Amino acid sequence: MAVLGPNRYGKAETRVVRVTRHGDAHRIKDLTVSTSLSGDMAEVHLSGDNSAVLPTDTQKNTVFAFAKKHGVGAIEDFALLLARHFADARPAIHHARVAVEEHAWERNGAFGHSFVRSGREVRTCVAHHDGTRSWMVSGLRDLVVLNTTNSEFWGFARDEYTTLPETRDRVLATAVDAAWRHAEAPQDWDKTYENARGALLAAFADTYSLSLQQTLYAMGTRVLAECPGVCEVRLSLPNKHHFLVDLAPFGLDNDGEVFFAADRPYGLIEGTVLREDAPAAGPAWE
Ligand SMILES: O=c1[nH]c(=O)c2[nH]c(=O)[nH]c2[nH]1
Repeated sequence: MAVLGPNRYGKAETRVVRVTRHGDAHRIKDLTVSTSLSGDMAEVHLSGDNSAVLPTDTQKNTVFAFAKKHGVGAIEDFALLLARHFADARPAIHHARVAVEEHAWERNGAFGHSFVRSGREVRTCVAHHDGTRSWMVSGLRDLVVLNTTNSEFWGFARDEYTTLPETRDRVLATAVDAAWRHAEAPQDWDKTYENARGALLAAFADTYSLSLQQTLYAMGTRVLAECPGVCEVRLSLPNKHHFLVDLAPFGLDNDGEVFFAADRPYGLIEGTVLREDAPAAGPAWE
């Protein structure tokens, strides 16, 4: 006999751009919003009774309508507004998860109406609401950073398959994928975001690294130090290898000047740094 296990449904990756016009000075917020609802959804799976199902099309429409009615400030505020709306509005829906990604644009010159897509990272958040409580995880992905020195890697375990030479000076590069869990909502989501981002960048730059793992721990620790309401930081750091090219066949030396930036495979270093007294996580990591 089969039974229905955990399930959820929603509209993935609604792309919404909200323009705010103050005379000739316009502002844009460019988001990708994914909603996921769960609750008393047995009947739709078991008998095809759709009466509890708020269509995913409606969820998409709600994203657009809320962007118009409420505007878009910090993505966390927008995500929470939607999560509360979905979880509070309908008895069959017990839990709403809303994930938002923000794609950054910058002004194109002095024009108030012209923008250029920024090379900055994607800002992210995931909000959950269960009708009573809310959880929030904020984060970013594709924050690409590189140090041209102050990175070593040696003293590692060796076996019959190990060929990697030890290095006392290498390029260290990664595309930071980070998520931080808030024990309590900060006054200002944007300020906390900038603090966390600044902490990640500063720790990457000023840590003398003996491994990317050590750098990961330093980055997570720095976010906790700079952001009092954050209790846990998860980091996923691809090691974007830069291999020194052997130029000897061409009669040239290579004193850390020319590198092959390898695409794949790449090392993937992942870890969590949390406060000793971090409260247990809700479902917000999911
Ligand atoms: O910082 C590193 N950590 C590793 O675990 C590892 N493994 C490897 O081949 N190079 C590196 N670099």
